[in-house]
Amino acid sequence: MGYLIKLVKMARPYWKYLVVSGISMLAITALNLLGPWLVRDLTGIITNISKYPNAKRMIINISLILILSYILRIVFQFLNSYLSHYAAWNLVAHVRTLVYSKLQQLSFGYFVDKQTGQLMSRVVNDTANFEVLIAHAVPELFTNSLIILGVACILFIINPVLAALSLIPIPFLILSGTVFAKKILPNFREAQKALADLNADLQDNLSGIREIQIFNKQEKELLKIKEKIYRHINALLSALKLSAIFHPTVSFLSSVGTVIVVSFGGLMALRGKVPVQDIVGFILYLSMFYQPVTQLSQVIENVQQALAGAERVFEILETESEIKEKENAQKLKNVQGKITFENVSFSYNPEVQVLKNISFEILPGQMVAFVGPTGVGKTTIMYLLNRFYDPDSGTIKIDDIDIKDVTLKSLHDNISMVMQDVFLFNGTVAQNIAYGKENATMDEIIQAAKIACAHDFIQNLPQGYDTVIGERGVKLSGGQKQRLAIARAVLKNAPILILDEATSSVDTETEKEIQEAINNLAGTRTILIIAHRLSTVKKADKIIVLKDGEIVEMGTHEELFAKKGLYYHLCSVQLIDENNSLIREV
Ligand SMILES: Nc1ncnc2c1ncn2[C@@H]1O[C@H](COP(=O)(O)OP(=O)(O)OP(=O)(O)O)[C@@H](O)[C@H]1O
Repeated sequence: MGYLIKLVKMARPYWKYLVVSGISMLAITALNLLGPWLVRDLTGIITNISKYPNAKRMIINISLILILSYILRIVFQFLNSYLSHYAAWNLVAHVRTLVYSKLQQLSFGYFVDKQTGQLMSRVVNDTANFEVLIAHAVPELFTNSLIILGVACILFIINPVLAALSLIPIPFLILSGTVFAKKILPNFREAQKALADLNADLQDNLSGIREIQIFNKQEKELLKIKEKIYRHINALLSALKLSAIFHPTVSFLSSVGTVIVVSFGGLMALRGKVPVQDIVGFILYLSMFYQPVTQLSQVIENVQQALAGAERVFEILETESEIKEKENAQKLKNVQGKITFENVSFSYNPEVQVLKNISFEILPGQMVAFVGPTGVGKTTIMYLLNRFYDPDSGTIKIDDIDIKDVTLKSLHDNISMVMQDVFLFNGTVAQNIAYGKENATMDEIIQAAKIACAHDFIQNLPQGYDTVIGERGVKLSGGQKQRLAIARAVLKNAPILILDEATSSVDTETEKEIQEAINNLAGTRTILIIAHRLSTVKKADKIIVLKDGEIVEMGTHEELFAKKGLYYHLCSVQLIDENNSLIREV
């Protein structure tokens, strides 16, 4: 119920449309009730024409009123249908925007155990339930109740005995409606769920189509997808089977009501107890009576369904981000690029501590490399600097300001990061580089590409900077993707640049070039490099060596090499000597 109130509050901007739509709905109901009454009157005149001296005039008048009522009904139906849909879809659009915007604000930790498909379904499908609620379920609940009440009153006014008789099928209709809502609708929903599963699996498989081919898993995957396809179809068919039984049953029960009225009414008419016009009126009203009774339980089910969707949507909207900005957070301005970690410890989950008491200081403009065995926590340090996660203890400062005291936007404005697994958007090369800076000029884009050693290969692409690179940059090689990502980060021109394995996919020649470009950037900004290939970090002002989540060595290449500790060991494994040349040929 709480969600319904929240939803009503959200729909407030559209109340004018909903009120006009509601009034139109009342008018439609009244006109629907008027029609049979007029036909009944018309029948009364025709069957007793001798009683009405001005019968012709009356027939014409009634016919005109009937036509007018039908025309008015069209107008009100348009207003009701369009305005309720207008309000409902606008509300859906508003909520979808809110949910997406909220998702963008949630921290990294939130997404770790969520499937993309699940979240997409919340943004798109669950919100679509609101349209059903506002444009269909609530209006139908309202109109159906009104019609049932109105028709019942009219039937009892026309003839209480016949009215009482026509109520006989009602318990059976309510029963079958309830069965429909309880048994058939869940089946349809099961089919919908199966379709969502099929979509999620298809999305996964199509993204991994190369892996399927490489590992020759076509048959296995085909079976899996086929099973999902048939699960959906079978769920749909069993729902349709029940539905195919239900609808004729409802028509039969409604016809029974009509038969009761016709037979009993006929007998009563023979005895002169009921005029023919009342029988006609009865039959017309009955057709309006039984349908809403049957629909009522379906409508209630729809409302419940929409509320379940609302619950899932509000769950996201009300999720508190683990990373909270302080109320009086200041903007991080004029950053020089000093970075300080003071006794920082961190764990993703309580069982494993990833970083233990990490402390270091990086001066503005320094180039610092983080090295160490895989999984030691290098990337995690960069995540903490970006405040994607908060440390369990310790403080991280930029220019001596605790990053918890600054706005997240200004923090991210001052850090440029090339991640390990590069993500590029489906667009042109130029658009992808320009992602680093709004309104970047073509000259700036080309300049950034040149720094990242990407200009030459871009020029050789079929449409140069206008080449569309495909989903996730599928049309580019690993090294090309990395260089675009570097260009994007360079264009952002932030005072702190992080390169996490940014040159792992390029050949040694290109790596040298990129290295030179990075060296050229050195001094103009603080640069943090994570690299497994130690030849790339030799020029760093400081090398921080990590092991088991702790800093074990810190110094320049020469200092650490001379120390003959872990760094020396890592270098010798990679056959690098203190002058950064191979110790021996392999
Ligand atoms: N979201 C997460 N949830 C739980 N554990 C995580 C998560 N991300 C990383 N880890 C774990 O934290 C540890 C440190 O990971 P991190 O990516 O920082 O290492 P790394 O030194 O950058 O490794 P590599 O050199 O292989 O990139 C690893 O053991 C990893 O399994």
